[in-house]
Order: sequence, then structure tokens, then C-alpha cells
Amino acid sequence: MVTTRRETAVEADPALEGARVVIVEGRYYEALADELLAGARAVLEAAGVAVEVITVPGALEIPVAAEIAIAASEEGGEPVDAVVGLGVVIRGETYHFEIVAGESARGLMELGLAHALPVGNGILTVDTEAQAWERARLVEGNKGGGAAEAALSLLRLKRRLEA
Ligand SMILES: Nc1c(NC[C@H](O)[C@H](O)[C@H](O)CO)[nH]c(=O)[nH]c1=O
Ligand SMILES: CC(=O)[C@@H](O)COP(=O)(O)O
Repeated sequence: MVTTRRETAVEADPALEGARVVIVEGRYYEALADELLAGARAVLEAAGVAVEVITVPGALEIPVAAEIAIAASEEGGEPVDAVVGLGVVIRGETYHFEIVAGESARGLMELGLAHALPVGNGILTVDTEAQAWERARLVEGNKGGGAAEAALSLLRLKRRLEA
């Protein structure tokens, strides 16, 4: 039985028993990263899964860090049952936004497809900081929580089909 800070009893999900989820967060914007991480953690803890958080400088490093964690798992390290990528990419003056936004998303998608691995993408790609806050805040868009829920949804599917 997991009790959230709102004192509402939340049952851990038996379909996810023993699962271990790796959050890879790009901390280019610290305060926004805190909000996304809080949202993702709340969902994962309510589901009763183990969580590891890996921190990288920016969104572009997220897929590579996740692949490093997967490779370590395959070499006998801790298991990686799902990955949640969190980050904030805000458009600047140059084409770099397209690179960071597009390649981090592509990297996460390729990771999921290559490994048949549940992946949730919580990397915000926005034009302004205000847009990022509207999507990051737990009481508004809570995209960190949404990414965690998406990853858990795929993990439940994988376990059901592999049973
Ligand atoms: N401009 C943003 C970045 N840029 C940094 C890259 O993600 C990367 O760390 C760098 O190019 C070195 O490889 N990252 C974000 O997460 N958000 C941005 O808005
Ligand atoms: C997403 C980015 O890389 C961007 O914030 C960098 O800003 P700029 O394009 O003005 O260098």
C-alpha cells in the first residue's frame, strides 16, 4: 500500500511487481527539471516500482545515457524495465532547437523500437519558458507524470503479451 502526500491510499500495481524504471533527465533548466521529475516520481512511486534517476546536462544526452544504462543492464547490471526521458528544450535564435528537440525525440523512439523497451517521452519542446511551465507544473500539464504513465502503460502491455 502506497500513501501519497495527499493521504489518499494508492495500491501498487501488481502487474508491475519487481519493475525498475530509469528516469533520464536533462537538467538544462533546473527549476523546470525539478517539476518534471516530481511529476514522474509521483506516478512511479504510486505504482510501486523501483526508480533510478540519471542526470545529464541537456536533452541531447538523454538517449545516449539511456542506451548506456541499457547496455550496462545487458552486461549484468541493474535491470532497466522502462525508461522515462525528461527535459525542456526552448527555442533560441538558431537551428540548434531543431537538432536538440528532434534528435532527443528520435533517439528515445529508436531506443524503444530497438530494444522493445517501454519508453515515455517527457521532453518539452517549446517556444517560451511560459509554455514550458504550463506543461511542467504538476497542477497544470504535468508532462513528467504523463511520460511516466505512458512508460508504465507500455510496460503493462509488454508483460501481458510476454506472459
Ligand atoms: N538549448 C538547450 C539544450 N542544449 C544543450 C544540448 O542538449 C546538449 O547538452 C549540448 O548540445 C551538448 O551536447 N539542451 C536542453 O535540454 N534544452 C535546451 O533548450
Ligand atoms: C534549444 C537550443 O539549443 C537553444 O536554446 C540554443 O539557443 P540559440 O539557438 O539561441 O543558440
